[in-house]
Amino acid sequence: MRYVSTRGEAPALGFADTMMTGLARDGGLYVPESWPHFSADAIRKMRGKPYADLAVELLTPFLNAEIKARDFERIVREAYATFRHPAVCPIVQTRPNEFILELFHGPTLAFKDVAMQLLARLMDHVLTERGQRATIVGATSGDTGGAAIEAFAGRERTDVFILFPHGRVSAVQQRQMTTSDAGNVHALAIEGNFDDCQGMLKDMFNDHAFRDRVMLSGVNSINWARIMAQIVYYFSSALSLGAPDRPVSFTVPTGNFGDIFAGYAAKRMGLPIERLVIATNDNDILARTLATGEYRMTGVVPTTSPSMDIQISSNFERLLFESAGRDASVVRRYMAGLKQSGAFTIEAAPLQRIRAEFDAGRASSAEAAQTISETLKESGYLLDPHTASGVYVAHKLPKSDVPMVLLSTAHPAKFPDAVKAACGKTAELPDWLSGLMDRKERFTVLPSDLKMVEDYVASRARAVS
Ligand SMILES: Cc1ncc(COP(=O)(O)O)c(C=O)c1O
Ligand SMILES: N[C@@H](CCOP(=O)(O)O)C(=O)O
Repeated sequence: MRYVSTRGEAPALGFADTMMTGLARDGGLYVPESWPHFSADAIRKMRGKPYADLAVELLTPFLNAEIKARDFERIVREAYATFRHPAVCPIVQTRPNEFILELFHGPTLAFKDVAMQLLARLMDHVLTERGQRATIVGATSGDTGGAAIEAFAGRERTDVFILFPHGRVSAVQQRQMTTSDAGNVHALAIEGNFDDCQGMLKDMFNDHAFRDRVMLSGVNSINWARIMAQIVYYFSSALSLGAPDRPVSFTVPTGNFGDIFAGYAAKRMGLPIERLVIATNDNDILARTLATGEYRMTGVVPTTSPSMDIQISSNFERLLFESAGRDASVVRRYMAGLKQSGAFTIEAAPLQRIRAEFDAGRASSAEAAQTISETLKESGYLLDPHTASGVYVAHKLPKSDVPMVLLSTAHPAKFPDAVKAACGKTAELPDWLSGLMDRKERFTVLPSDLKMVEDYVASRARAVS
């Protein structure tokens, strides 16, 4: 299994290089050159397997035989032992035919832990084998940063620099990034929004001199290994609802399109997924794109689901590549349009292919709040605002007999103010995070200026050559 760039102008790589590289050198994103496929019979035999065993079975074909089986099994087991629920990602029924997939039982209470706990251990393993160090720079709208810091804190072979939008993340999210006392962790509050942070990150990858000098690596979902790890919970939840003998649909609160692209990958691998539903907040570029065929940037508006306050949805590029029949020249044309005029139009045939698998909808902050309150009254279940956006969008779809799995991407305690304002209830942080709000913060405020951020990183990274 090798990996090819969506822009077609970077070398194909094996698994370890793809993971360590992050963004392809032509600015594209790596995807597997073909999708591994599991027959219905093979999927049926996965029923009842523990989450870690399922992960080993589903992910091994992606490793290109570069990680020894016993090492991979150990790494997977260690990664999922950090989760506080024995099922790792359990499902809970809240209505007839409707199930919440709880992805927040990891150390930082968001779905990012599922991939980040695995990625940090895999990267550490590869760097140790190679005798190398790496500099990890990540951009976050709130959750990726905390998950990355938790997963990489104290690791000898990596320094981690997390760029977050100053004043635009929740207080809990900020403290998860700013209260680590590990020497290899650097939290940078950028005067801008998430798109500015992600834009600078991509510019750092495209600055090849800087990239090579600091041995730059990425942990955002532009890194294929992040998406790969997220495939597993689509299988685990669908299996427990009767797959492969019963199709399942998924609704996914979406920003950077990484999580839902993992669902698309699961479908390509043989999982019978009926519909993949993109749920956005007021930053509804993806919902508009599916409706009109035009991907057009507008300004980012702050909402009560800050982790989805995104306009440049990086992983949508992976879907564009797939929907264009893997023609990289089409992706290059779209991306050039985006850079020049902030927009591009998807041709009729690829748009039809996208619409054949995906639906999309939008929930305003008020609609998400109303959903939190109604769900609490109806079923006693407390949603976070991101998950609530998904639930609102799912409830607007035409009725269907196919079970709907709603991805719950964060614990409500990460967004206590929004949750309390919606329903009057305070969501408590779990015991292991109870002192979080009293810990001392440590972070640096920087302008949204590529040179200043690069200089900051280069002056502190230990991998600098
Ligand atoms: C809580 C939460 N929900 C949803 C999303 C959107 O996920 P994705 O960017 O993979 O679409 C994010 C951030 O990515 C998040 O942190
Ligand atoms: N919502 C994310 C944004 C970055 O997404 P990623 O999945 O590409 O890392 C966040 O919480 O940081």
